[in-house]
Amino acid sequence: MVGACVSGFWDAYSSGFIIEISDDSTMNHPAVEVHFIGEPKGKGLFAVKHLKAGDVIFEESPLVCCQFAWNAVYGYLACDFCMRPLEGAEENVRRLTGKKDLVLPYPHCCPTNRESHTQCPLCGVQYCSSICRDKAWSQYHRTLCLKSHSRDLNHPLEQLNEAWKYMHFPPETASVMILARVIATVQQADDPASALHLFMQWLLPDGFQSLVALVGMNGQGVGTSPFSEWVKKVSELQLPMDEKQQLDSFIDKVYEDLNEAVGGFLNSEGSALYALQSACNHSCDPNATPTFPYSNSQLVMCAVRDIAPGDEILISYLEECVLERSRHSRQKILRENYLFTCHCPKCEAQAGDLDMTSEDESDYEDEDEGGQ
Ligand SMILES: C[S@@+](CC[C@H](N)C(=O)[O-])C[C@H]1O[C@@H](n2cnc3c(N)ncnc32)[C@H](O)[C@@H]1O
Repeated sequence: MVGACVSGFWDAYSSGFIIEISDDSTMNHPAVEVHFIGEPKGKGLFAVKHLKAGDVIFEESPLVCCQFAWNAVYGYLACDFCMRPLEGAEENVRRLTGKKDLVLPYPHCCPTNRESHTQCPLCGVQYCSSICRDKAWSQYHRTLCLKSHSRDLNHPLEQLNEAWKYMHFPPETASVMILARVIATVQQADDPASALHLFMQWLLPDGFQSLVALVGMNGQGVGTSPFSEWVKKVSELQLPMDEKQQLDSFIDKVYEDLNEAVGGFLNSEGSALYALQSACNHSCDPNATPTFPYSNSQLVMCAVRDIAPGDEILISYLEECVLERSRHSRQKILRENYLFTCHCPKCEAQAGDLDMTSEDESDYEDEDEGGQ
């Protein structure tokens, strides 16, 4: 593994928001640099060293992240700071499938550690640990805390959240509360000018509209699931063949039940803003992919094929199955959901293709796309 480790965190003891980019132990130089490319792409992220398929290119925690409002309403419990699931794996599948007596074997593989869970004493918002609670408080929650355990529907933040919820039925692709967190982060900074500077890279000069654009165009989707994490852990157990087969069929059956009950809605979902990831442009033939191996909002960018120094790090903003569709379909989806015309190498190479959309693709395009 090679790569740079990036973390943005609020330092309560010094002058404000710190972004750290540090080398990991196996390298002397960071793996990436931000360069200005020119119009229409703007800036992009470029490799400064050889990376092999599977390598970690960089790892970073978000500047801010936030669970989607509807996702929280439907009972997907997540840490209010890092989005780590707060439900146990068994509790999670029981709630989603409606099967109250479903029992998950190997309970020691459940990732949820209830003993570390805590809440804001003033408003009851839940965190996976006192570390997350304290980080949230010193970064933005001192400003945003509703300071009451009972809901005041007239509070401006409640009203903003409600208005947003009814403008964006699930599945959501952005959260308005992330903007409130950006503003509160700047307001709580010991040095508000530097904090504002940190977010200014995304802000265009026309007020709220540009704030919404900030989240829509730069927000990275984050999904966490205690059941998926349990599956990952039990799959690593060294088991006798027959026990392994039994476990695999059990897991398949639970996924079938989940699919029947909630379709694709397995995860606690939200969006997050990252310093480096947000500099990654889209490609319909990406060479990197963002992953969330810790089941929280910590992002690990991995190479999906070998990358040479000077190559741009390109991720896909589209679901994998869409990447095989025609240039016309991909461009239409990107224009409608991300408001830009794609100039990735694959689209440029297919520029001469006819603007044809098959019947299947038209059907697909009718569905709500997106989800960077
Ligand atoms: C997450 S930002 C990526 C960084 C951006 N290039 C910048 O300068 O800040 C997404 C924006 O980059 C641009 N972009 C990303 N991929 C592109 C592509 N394949 N073709 C053209 N523009 C692209 C679009 O303006 C898009 O809204």
